[in-house]
Amino acid sequence: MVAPPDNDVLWARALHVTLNGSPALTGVSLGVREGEILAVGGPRGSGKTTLLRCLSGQLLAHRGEVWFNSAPVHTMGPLARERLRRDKFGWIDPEPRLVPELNAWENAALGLMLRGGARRGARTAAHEWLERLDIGDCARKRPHDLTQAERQRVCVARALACAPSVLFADEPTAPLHRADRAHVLRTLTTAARSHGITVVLATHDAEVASLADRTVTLLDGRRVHTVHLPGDEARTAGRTGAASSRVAAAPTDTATDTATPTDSDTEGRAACSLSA
Ligand SMILES: Nc1ncnc2c1ncn2[C@@H]1O[C@H](COP(=O)(O)OP(=O)(O)OP(=O)(O)O)[C@@H](O)[C@H]1O
Repeated sequence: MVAPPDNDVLWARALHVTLNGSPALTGVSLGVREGEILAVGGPRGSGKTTLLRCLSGQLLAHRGEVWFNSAPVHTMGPLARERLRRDKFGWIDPEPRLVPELNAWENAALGLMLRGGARRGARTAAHEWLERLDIGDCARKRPHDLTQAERQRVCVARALACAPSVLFADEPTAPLHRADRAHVLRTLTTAARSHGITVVLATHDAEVASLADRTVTLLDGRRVHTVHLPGDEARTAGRTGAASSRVAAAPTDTATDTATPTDSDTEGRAACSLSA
């Protein structure tokens, strides 16, 4: 077992995952630097969620390694991974998941209280984040009295209130409409940068990915470089959506167990045109 590079807060090597007999990840390697906002792009079913679940210790890869700050997550038992997730990681789902019996501020404070934080401090932090996300006046409402967009903002507040080392956000703005999306994303990225939170953000939305420092792209469970075919821009001018966007994809690693993540991700912003 080779220890990961020092400057990577998260490091994955040659991850292989099979779900119900189908390959979901086939040899994905990557490193995430401290404080970085990394977008994981790719079309639907390309393995983004599976990768985030592996990196966050929710799912053990069948082969491969995941390291967090030089600790081997892939060899940890379920309890140690649970503790790691509770104390160090935050998670935002595409669909808001709240406890229906708790009101908005109690839901937003939940992560802090589960970590053993005092109720008063957790309540203050929860209210602050709800205010920042423009839903301070919803603090006493229960989830069923909130709109879907408000519920998702509560989830974002809950994740940020914990000031996690790494925040995993799986299509966090999926339930939001355009104006909401921009505001929530701005709050999320600004908070991450000012609090030094590393963010791993799964998205197939170019606009979302453009806020990241770097994008890695998956296709059929593998990391790929995307290459725009000559003339694509002219062909796609005036058209929108996946149907109008063409990419040629080339694997970035060989899916062998010796694959090593590098910082030479060249896909960058170019990958942003890949959409579902
Ligand atoms: N629980 C499951 N059982 C079987 N196959 C699954 C399961 N979850 C995901 N898969 C399959 O694994 C592959 C990767 O899925 P994953 O959800 O990670 O992709 P994704 O890029 O996050 O897609 P989306 O953008 O739709 O969320 C897909 O082929 C998917 O059908």
